[in-house]
Amino acid sequence: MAGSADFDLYRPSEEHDMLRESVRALAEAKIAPYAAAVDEEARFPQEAQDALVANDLHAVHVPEEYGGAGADALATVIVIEEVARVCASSSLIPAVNKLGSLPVILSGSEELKKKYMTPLAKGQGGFSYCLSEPDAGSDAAGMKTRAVRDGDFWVLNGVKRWITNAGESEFYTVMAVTDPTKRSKGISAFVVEKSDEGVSFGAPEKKLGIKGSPTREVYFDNVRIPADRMIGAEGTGFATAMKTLDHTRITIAAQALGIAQGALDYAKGYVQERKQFGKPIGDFQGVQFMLADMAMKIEAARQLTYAAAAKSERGDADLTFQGAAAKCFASDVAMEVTTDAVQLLGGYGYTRDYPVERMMRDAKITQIYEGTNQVQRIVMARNLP
Ligand SMILES: CC(C)(COP(=O)(O)OP(=O)(O)OC[C@H]1O[C@@H](n2cnc3c(N)ncnc32)[C@H](O)[C@@H]1OP(=O)(O)O)[C@@H](O)C(=O)NCCC(=O)NCCSC(=O)C1=CCCCC1
Repeated sequence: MAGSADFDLYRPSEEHDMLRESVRALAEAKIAPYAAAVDEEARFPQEAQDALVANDLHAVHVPEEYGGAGADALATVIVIEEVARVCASSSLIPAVNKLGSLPVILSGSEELKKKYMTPLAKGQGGFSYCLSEPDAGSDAAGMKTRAVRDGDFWVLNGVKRWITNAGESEFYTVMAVTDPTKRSKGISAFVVEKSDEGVSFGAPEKKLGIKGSPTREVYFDNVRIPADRMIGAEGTGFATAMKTLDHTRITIAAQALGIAQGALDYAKGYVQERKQFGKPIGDFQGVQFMLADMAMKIEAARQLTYAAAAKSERGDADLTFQGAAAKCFASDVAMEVTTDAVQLLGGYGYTRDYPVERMMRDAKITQIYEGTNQVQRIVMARNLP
């Protein structure tokens, strides 16, 4: 008997498949050739930035009314996944442009949207997200950065830490305390520009992975900004920050998925080439079982991530759970799969002559940022379906 289930709920459309094909071709041609050097030299992937901007893929989520590509959440996931498959650092360009600008899209005034989404869509300035601080990571509401009203202005003072693309981005969504008596309800969100007087940056962090993605502190020293740069109403900044993460944790799941797929693809090729005991190691059942497990885990992570993207697009009530679940699950899969890829390559996998050790180092951060996987479990437990 036929039921009424919508079996196409999170199956990519023909357009999504075509998008994947074109992003994969671009990533292979213009981003992959620089991935090892970007990692080795810990330098910003300018080639990727240029290629993504030239092909309108640097901030695909920006709505068409502001000159953007107007990509849905699944299309955005596919772009990030395919870029991450060859270079995780480069995939942070479209991912962080979404994270930084989504607070404006979700809660900002029409004027703010026009003012900031238009240059973002044109590739004239990236967007970073400033929530974490030296003493406020998992406990985001424990932040100390202060914004004090002064006539038609707000004056910001404080330090934000772990800010991706800091120094590269022109625009920064900054969460700051406007009423210290209220904890999360006393936090407001603002747009700060790199060129605002009093904004400066720390030295790049020396990291285990995603070495091509600059992570720096951002300092606010009496930064005076017009009052209309506040995103939404006073005191709503924390809720906006959390709502944003509900959507963007899915982009980290996409990044994890891409890293894992890249590692599996490389290992699949390697086991056909590498011969031991007189035959390709891929002929051994032990190796085949490892590859089967890797592919199975990736497919499970992909289904969870695409389902979450569909929920993000529709704004479903259970998005908070699903976004956290996708990010948590896909990042654990990325760590397992990349570790297994290194194992399959043996001693060669442990060297920088092969890409899988970079993928393993890059995978680790996906279990940590946009909330550790322990924080994801707090979020899931508070929002059980
Ligand atoms: C989950 C969490 C640990 C929760 O905290 P508490 O217990 O203090 O807050 P709690 O009592 O849960 O809530 C306060 C108010 O807030 C509302 N609200 C919460 N979630 C939501 C939500 N999802 N939607 C709407 N409102 C929400 C809540 O209702 C409450 O208001 P109420 O008092 O009820 O009126 C939160 O702090 C968190 O998540 N940390 C990880 C931060 C973290 O993930 N950074 C990542 C930084 S960015 C980053 O890592 C990267 C940057 C760039 C590259 C990629 C990575």
